[in-house]
Amino acid sequence: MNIIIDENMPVAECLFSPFGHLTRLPGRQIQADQLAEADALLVRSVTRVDERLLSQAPRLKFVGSATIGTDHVDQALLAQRGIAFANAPGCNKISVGEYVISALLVLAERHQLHLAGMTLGVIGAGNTGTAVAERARALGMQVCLCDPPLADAGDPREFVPYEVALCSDVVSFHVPLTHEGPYATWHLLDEAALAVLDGEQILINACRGDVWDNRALLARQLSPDPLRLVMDVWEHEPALLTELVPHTELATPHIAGYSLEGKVRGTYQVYEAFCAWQGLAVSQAFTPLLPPPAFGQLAVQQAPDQDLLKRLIHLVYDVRRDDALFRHGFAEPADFDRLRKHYPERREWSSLRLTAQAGCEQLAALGFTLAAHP
Ligand SMILES: NC(=O)c1ccc[n+]([C@@H]2O[C@H](COP(=O)([O-])OP(=O)(O)OC[C@H]3O[C@@H](n4cnc5c(N)ncnc54)[C@H](O)[C@@H]3O)[C@@H](O)[C@H]2O)c1
Ligand SMILES: O=C(O)[C@H](O)[C@H](O)COP(=O)(O)O
Repeated sequence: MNIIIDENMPVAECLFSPFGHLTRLPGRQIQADQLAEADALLVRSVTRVDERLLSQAPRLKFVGSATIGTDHVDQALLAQRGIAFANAPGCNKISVGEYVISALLVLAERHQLHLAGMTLGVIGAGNTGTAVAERARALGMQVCLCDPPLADAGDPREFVPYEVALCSDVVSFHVPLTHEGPYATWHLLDEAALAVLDGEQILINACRGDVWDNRALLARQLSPDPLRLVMDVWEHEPALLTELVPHTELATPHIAGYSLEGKVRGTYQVYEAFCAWQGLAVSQAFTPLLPPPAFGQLAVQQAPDQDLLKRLIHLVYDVRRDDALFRHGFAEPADFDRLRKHYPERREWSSLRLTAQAGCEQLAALGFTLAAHP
């Protein structure tokens, strides 16, 4: 079997080499003629899987994407051609949750905000939105969820309309990019939505760039009442509207989901789907694919306040590292992909083992690994 794999999929050799011959290619540059002999294609979000790419792929029978998002894949076309498809739902939801909380702690410090009691509107209450909501609640934030598709489908959680969620102190977007239908999300944050926001509000986009109208946003940022923006994703990546970057509080190159655990989980979920498609049992375990965490064990002596939480969280991952790398390293579109390809290793909070006494349950709710105090 010939398997074409995006070169940025960790642990792919180990998981897929037993199935056949692997060819690793830069995802954004995979060409139709390179699929002439391919039986399976494993991609990330930068490969557009469409009519053009599949025009010379007579043998192709399986496409996997090691991502949550699927807007780069023409799934109707795959179904029509009898090509199986799998993505990796939820694979990097913890990573996105941790990115958003790190960003909030940075902005809280910068603007002297106390997060407990502040309101957070989560737009899209699926895997990543829920991961953000759970962590924000653990910090004492008042969370409201906006998800009309789930509300209409009878999800028992309480939901608010978009207009209500937009009034929150922080509004964080976690929707898929869709262009059609009653719930289309393209330019969900447009000029009209921007007009109701005030300059004290924090807006976070860690879903897809095109969900925000970046030109309208730039106009707002150049006005006397700019917003506090955290942007991980951008319209037209990698050729983004560079003028917007200096008008953000935090700017990163689409790496919110790039924890090592999140990326390895993405490859692993595609491997599981591939095994199922082949009618084979999964023979490799997930945990041994990860290196041991570089952290020792820390003792927490008291119930943590916002400052101690920030220090613990930023010991493992501080979004300012990625913001600095982006601001200094991004000048042209090729830099966007280079920064993503050479992303420094980042672990999830669970990799920091804490011993804590009673009263520190919040740490477990945030996702740290807790052992009882000796
Ligand atoms: N920046 C990153 O690194 C990163 C990482 C993971 C995912 N993502 C993006 O985030 C998106 C969401 O991820 P997820 O795991 O939460 O997906 P998910 O499918 O679990 O949840 C998405 C939710 O959005 C809701 N939704 C759809 N249209 C909506 C609308 N108009 N208004 C409000 N809610 C709406 C859906 O009902 C669903 O519950 C992905 O599709 C992907 O594009 C980005
Ligand atoms: O949809 C996802 O899972 C994320 O956006 C993912 O982190 C994107 O990373 P990429 O596939 O572009 O490397």
